[in-house]
Amino acid sequence: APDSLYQQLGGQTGITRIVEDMLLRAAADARIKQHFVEVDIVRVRDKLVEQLCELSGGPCIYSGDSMEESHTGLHISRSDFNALVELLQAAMDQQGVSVRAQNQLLAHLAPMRGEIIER
Ligand code: HEM
Repeated sequence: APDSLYQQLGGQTGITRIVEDMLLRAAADARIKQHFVEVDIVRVRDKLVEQLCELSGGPCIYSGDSMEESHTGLHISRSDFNALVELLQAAMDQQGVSVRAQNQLLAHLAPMRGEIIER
């Protein structure tokens, strides 16, 4: 549907741009960049695109690890989580996504917080 969240994020192209922009911002952000130093960033990008595509109603099936598996041992704090959400919002602004659609996506991510945050 043209008004689906997936379409509002710009479909596959839009979601890919949003994820890449967010990861570039993360790699440059003093608050959280240390988390991304020794990471297969291409894999993280691909899995994240797949996950956001599926979550927003697009034609994808997430094939990555669970949020608990992929974040255990990374010691991600509440403020790390909030920092990444802020960068995701900036990336969606950059991509021209409406605040309403942004909040819809964030509402899908919020329940994952408990599996990602460690302390
Ligand atoms: C709702 C928020 C988040 C979502 C949806 C998310 C999603 C993902 C996904 C899909 C992967 C790849 C899983 C795989 O390899 O199969 C991943 C890995 C990773 N995430 Fe997140 N993530 C979130 C929050 C965060 C935060 C806040 C940080 C740190 C600031 C973070 C750091 C990482 C790192 C470092 C990896 C790679 C781990 C490895 O080396 O395998 N994530 N995340």
